[in-house]
Amino acid sequence: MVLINQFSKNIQEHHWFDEKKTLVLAVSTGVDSMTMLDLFLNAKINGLRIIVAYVDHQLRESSVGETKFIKEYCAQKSIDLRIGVWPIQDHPHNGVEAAARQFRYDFFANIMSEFNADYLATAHHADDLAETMIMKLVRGGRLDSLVGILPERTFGKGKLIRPMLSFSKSTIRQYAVEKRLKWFEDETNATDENLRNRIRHNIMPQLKKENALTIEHMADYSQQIAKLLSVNNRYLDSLLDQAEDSKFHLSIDRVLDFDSDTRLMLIQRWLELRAPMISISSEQLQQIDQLLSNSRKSQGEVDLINQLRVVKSYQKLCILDKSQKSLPNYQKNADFMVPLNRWNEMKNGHSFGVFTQMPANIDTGTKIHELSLSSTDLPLKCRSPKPGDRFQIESGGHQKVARLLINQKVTNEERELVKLLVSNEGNVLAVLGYRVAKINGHQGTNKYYLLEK
Ligand SMILES: Nc1ncnc2c1ncn2[C@@H]1O[C@H](COP(=O)(O)OP(=O)(O)OP(=O)(O)O)[C@@H](O)[C@H]1O
Repeated sequence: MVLINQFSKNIQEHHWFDEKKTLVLAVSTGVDSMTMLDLFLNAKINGLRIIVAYVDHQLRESSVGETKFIKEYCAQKSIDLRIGVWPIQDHPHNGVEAAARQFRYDFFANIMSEFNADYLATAHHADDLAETMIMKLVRGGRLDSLVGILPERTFGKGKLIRPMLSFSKSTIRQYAVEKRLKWFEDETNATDENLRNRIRHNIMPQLKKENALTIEHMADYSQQIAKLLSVNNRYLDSLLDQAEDSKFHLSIDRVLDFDSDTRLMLIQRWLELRAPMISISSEQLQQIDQLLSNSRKSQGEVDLINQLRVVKSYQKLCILDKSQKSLPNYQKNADFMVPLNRWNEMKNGHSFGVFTQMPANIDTGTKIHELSLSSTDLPLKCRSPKPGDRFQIESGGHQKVARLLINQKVTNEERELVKLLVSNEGNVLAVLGYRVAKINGHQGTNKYYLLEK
């Protein structure tokens, strides 16, 4: 089937890209992403707005020509373009590749919030997938890592989609040649400095010689593993419903009803869901299982990382942090700069966002507050309350945040999770989820919307 038809079919089958949404396309000027861009321009998906995001990493001299090219290309086709430059002075001495990647994805996230975009698409393809699977096999790890690259996953408030994942590099290149597309080769791909390139240059050609369909077969394995894991996770979640007393407490009696393989998987899933910030080794899992099945030991613990521990206390197994507090406190949100036009999910189950315009499709039950802010109020911050924090009230006076929380009978545990929305100058604009300050609009202010749900 012609590539463009296959591309449109993939999109339909996956139900990707709802009508009239906005898509940020990550275009590096290489053959894969220039082909992806051309396919999107030709597939004409109903009212989908496309923004091209290109990052000039300033790592190669050729990036000057690439930047000029993408600017001219997008101008000629009237496509919105955003260019992110990674200044040389910010490049680290070691780990440049990982830092470049971090910069790239932070930049994509910023562009998504600037345009209120729902999707990000990258041009990863079937050869990338096969190489990644071999890298995982070589390095070892958990079964889920063998999936390699997923066709879609959540990214910030939206989705990261890889619409080219089922196409081989050779099909993509053939399309680009036939359509006389222009692209730039990344000369660092030619070296054998990293594992991926060594796999690409030395191993993949051998495997393809053994069977020309190797890439397709590996993509098929990846899909099978992903489906199996998804079914298995749903099953484990239903067992967890039975075994958990509360979010961070497992009932040992109930866990011991399961056979040892199921038990290990259940503990692994429990930790994955309740302590997603850490990774657990097989040895740690075994230790936890031994601890809980040892009927002669009613108390004990296994150290994880970051001073987290799994603690057995009679009939309960729980995850504790260094201060002996249970994990909900450990998991409270860190302070962060509030990006505009984006929802922020909080650990206490609330979400909030500050928007320059009222967003379309607001969920019922969303609370809407107007804020008058001047440029000196920005950027806004979200931080935990400090002693003495106060906010302005209707009468023109002030109330202490601590007093508000006492008046509203907020428990100590809930208090750990309370966050404030604060202006750049330090004024408390809202005690999120509880109260919005009454700020008298001062000169040069604009209207913003604080939405909470
Ligand atoms: N400089 C760039 N500007 C914009 N998009 C880029 C850039 N580099 C890579 N991308 C996007 O990421 C995709 C994958 O690129 P590449 O294989 O080089 O990245 P990777 O680092 O191996 O993958 P990942 O980004 O998942 O780690 C490209 O097809 C493109 O969509």
